[in-house]
Amino acid sequence: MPENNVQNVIIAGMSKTVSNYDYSMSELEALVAANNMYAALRIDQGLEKPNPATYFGKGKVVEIKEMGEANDLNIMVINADLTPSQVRNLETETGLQIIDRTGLILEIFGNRARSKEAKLQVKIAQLQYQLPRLRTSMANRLDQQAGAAAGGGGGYTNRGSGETQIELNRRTIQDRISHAKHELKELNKDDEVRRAQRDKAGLPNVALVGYTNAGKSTTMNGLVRLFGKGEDKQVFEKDMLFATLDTSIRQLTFPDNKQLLLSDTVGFVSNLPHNLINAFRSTLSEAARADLLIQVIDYSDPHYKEMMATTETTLKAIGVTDIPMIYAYNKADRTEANYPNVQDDQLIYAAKDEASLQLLTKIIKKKVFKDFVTTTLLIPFSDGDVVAYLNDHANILKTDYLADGTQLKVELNAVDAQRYAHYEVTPA
Ligand SMILES: Nc1nc2c(ncn2[C@@H]2O[C@H](COP(=O)(O)OP(=O)(O)OP(=O)(O)O)[C@@H](O)[C@H]2O)c(=O)[nH]1
Ligand SMILES: [Mg+2]
Repeated sequence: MPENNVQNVIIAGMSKTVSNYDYSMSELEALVAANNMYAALRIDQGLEKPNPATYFGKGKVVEIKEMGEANDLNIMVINADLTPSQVRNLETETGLQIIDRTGLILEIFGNRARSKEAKLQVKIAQLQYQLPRLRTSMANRLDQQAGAAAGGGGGYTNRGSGETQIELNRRTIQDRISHAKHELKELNKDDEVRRAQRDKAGLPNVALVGYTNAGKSTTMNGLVRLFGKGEDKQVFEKDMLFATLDTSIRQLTFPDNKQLLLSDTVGFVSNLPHNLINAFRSTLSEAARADLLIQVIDYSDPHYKEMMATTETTLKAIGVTDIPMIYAYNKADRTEANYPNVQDDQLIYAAKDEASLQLLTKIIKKKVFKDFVTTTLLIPFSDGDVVAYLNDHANILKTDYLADGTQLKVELNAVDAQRYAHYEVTPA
């Protein structure tokens, strides 16, 4: 779909089935916009329980059909996940194309995916979603996407086709899933190698996490500009949901030679589909391995608290628990709050403000370099390479040239402290 070709759609929800319904509808509206659609009409129903056959109640279904016709709208996006038969029945009875919440998110991810890995991950999730839905128009929409992502092929017709055709399609989809999974596994092998190399370096891992569009990538880019030291590759940042669908890792080197690895990854939204979480497991695993998480929060959004709750829930779902966290309240330039401003583990800042980034750096360093020790080493002149190494990799606080060698007062990480313990002396 071309960028500017915005499609008007109906959005609809069942108000009593979700807590905080209005917020969740505003989130749906943002998701709809992220999919190049505009929520031209909103329909709510207050039933206690969805109708098992058509999701909405009988009368409402008639009303929806009439509203769709009167307003010349062809698509309805629903703020819930429907069963495949509910989608089929609703499509038949309203004449509208139905997109449920998971289907919508899968479409957005499908449009955003750029890297080979992201494309494969999305494709797997889309195909898995399609399997039980072969006779719905949603299956067709996603099939076209998956086909396009795979470089053509795949466009078969589902509607009105007989049972044998469905069986055939089902097998084709299963084959495509296995194929994509195999390809992904091959790609992940390279990741494993890179990961092992990074682990060997023993640098602390810091991961930016949080709700989509909070400013994670902007924060990453700001820190890389300040401390990237040759790692000037900027990641993609943009005012849209799910701008980032990959994990990027950059090395930061501070003036005192301390180093860490910073990762930026895909953002979260409420009820991120399970298929998608599974498919993106390797992308998200960087956060699970982190020594420190920085939760970036859009403090200028009135719903920031709900977004934080969403982040916590999603982190749990991907198995991230018990990792220390800094709460980074971003976009303070759009609020009345004083910034940069820090209290314990909470920072109010703006990702484009250098003083903010410096303060964020200070908190991060305090957390991840806390087991650094300050020690004094006397290194014989014959071991000049050690002095050279420490000059490049450690924070030298004082250098004295003594008769029997170079004496360094130096800050060391745990690994180096152990490695050079035999040079340790008590300073005179
Ligand atoms: N005013 C203001 N805008 C900001 C700030 N930080 C980020 N933004 C804007 O917010 C939008 C989203 O920023 P990103 O860095 O792409 O957000 P993200 O968290 O990486 O989002 P996803 O990758 O989509 O999950 C961009 O338009 C940024 O320019 C800030 O401190 N102040
Ligand atoms: Mg991003």
